[in-house]
Amino acid sequence: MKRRYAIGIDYGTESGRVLLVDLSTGEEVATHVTTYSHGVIDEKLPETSEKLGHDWALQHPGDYIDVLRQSIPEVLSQSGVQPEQVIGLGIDFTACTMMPLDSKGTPLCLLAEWKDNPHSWVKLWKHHAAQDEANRINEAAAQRKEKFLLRYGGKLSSEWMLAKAWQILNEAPDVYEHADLLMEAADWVVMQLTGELVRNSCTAGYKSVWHKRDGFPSRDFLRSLDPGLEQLADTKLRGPIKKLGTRAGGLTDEMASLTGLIPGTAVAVGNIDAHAMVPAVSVVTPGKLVLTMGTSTCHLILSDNEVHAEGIAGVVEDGIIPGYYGYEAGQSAVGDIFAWYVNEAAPIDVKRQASETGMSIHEWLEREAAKLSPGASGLLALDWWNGSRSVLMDADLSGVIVGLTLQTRPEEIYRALLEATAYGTRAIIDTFTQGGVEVNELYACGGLPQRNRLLMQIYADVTGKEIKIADTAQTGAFGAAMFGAVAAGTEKGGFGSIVEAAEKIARVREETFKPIEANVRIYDRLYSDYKELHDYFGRGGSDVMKRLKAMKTNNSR
Ligand SMILES: Nc1ncnc2c1ncn2[C@@H]1O[C@H](COP(=O)(O)OP(=O)(O)O)[C@@H](O)[C@H]1O
Ligand SMILES: O=C(CO)[C@@H](O)[C@@H](O)COP(=O)(O)O
Repeated sequence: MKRRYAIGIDYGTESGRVLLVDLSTGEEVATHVTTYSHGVIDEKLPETSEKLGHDWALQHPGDYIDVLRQSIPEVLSQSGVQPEQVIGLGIDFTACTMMPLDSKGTPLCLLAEWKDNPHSWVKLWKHHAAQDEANRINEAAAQRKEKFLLRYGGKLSSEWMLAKAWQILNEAPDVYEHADLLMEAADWVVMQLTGELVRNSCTAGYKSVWHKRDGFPSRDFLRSLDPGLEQLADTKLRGPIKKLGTRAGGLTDEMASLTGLIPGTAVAVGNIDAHAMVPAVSVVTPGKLVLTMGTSTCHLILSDNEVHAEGIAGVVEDGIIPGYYGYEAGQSAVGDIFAWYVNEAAPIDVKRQASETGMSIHEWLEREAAKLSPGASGLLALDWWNGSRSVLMDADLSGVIVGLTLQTRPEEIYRALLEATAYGTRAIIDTFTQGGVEVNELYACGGLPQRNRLLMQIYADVTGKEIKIADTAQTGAFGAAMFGAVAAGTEKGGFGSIVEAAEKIARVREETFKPIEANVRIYDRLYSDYKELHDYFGRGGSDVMKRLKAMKTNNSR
């Protein structure tokens, strides 16, 4: 029998990565990356001089289609695989990355009459300008003792659907009114591929507060926020919600000719990028915490039980692997913090030395920082450059570095930033453990583990746990391909379930990162200092971060 393949597409923050996977061996046969030509739109709208406010982050939906147009034909031609051998396609996406659509399913930002209104564009997951709405949602939900709040650690995020939808209603009621649907980008791309309006249980559960039995927050609650939101769930969020691995539909003729695949090829319902990575590192049972480390980090774990605790961003039944409660927590900036340092703060001398040695700035800083021992720099940082997603769920918090002196070196700051993100992860592990979700093993995947060995050693030392690393640099796309093969089903040469797919083709590297005892002891002390700063700035010891932010926002008006 001819070999069978599946395609997975990982829609990240800056680019879409397409991967062709051999379903009999798990071999990654070909991959291609399409960088979004509009990137992250955070200063002004394309083709206009319309300036965006603080904390805005938008995208262009056309960039998502470019990924299909460019990268799918590219992996087919690189590999020589025949289109009919590709039995399934799955996608994963950043989330909540959402957009308003008109009644024909066209994003409003692509229409001449709406394109100058920032609210007609795709709001990217890291659009944080709906914090006011999130605060009001949380206050109202707490006051009304809404049951759903418990499943989200007591707070909904400004990154999620409800806060973003309400921001549109508040600031651009005409856009809200005209929007027939508000859709996750993951579901919109699946709709483009198949012509079907199908939502997936993962984004619905984690980002739109949907529950398998209770549905969305009640009309009564939504009306209590704003009468304009009352019908939100029944109208703009309508559509069947299907569990992961379900076939959303077959590829349309139009999409088949755009991509070079066969019409009718099975397309799985969408998924969140981080969540797709869990089975891709072979995790399909409880107790194994998966760190998906890239621009941001998500922390995902399965459990047989539903528990509620502060700092857990969400627990969704069947949200990651059917049959389990899937838990998520996260840090809204990780790679982004290192990128900030490299792009905005590293001195010119570092850039010169890196280029003289033929290394990237990250690689040079990593090499120099690796020469330092833990604690030697006298620096300690908080990891809130893009707010705190867990444990505090507050986008108004910001970054801190304590201990700077005239002697401080760039590599010391870089290392302090790597360490800060590791402390943030340890705080999340504590939250899970104290909340009753057992964490026995760590797995790491995403773009960072294979790029920065020092980072991974620091994570092992700070957490005191051995870390297994994904055997693929394209973990999201690999997981998405696995779900694509499940959607195709066994009769087509795919898999009967995601658990079967994981058993047959997912794997981790043999090499792991093990904690070094002497470092663990030093980091234990530093972590307790991190916790002191964390609680001081994050739990009301000082509101200086919020005052500074308010001053900055008022000044820019
Ligand atoms: N050698 C490195 N060390 C640390 N961070 C890096 C390194 N190379 C790239 N990064 C950061 O990794 C992030 C990109 O991660 P990646 O997983 O590829 O993308 P995404 O999160 O969009 O899926 C960027 O924030 C970038 O600054
Ligand atoms: O919020 C989630 C998942 O819940 C992610 O989509 C978001 O952190 C973006 O992930 P990346 O850092 O771009 O991989």
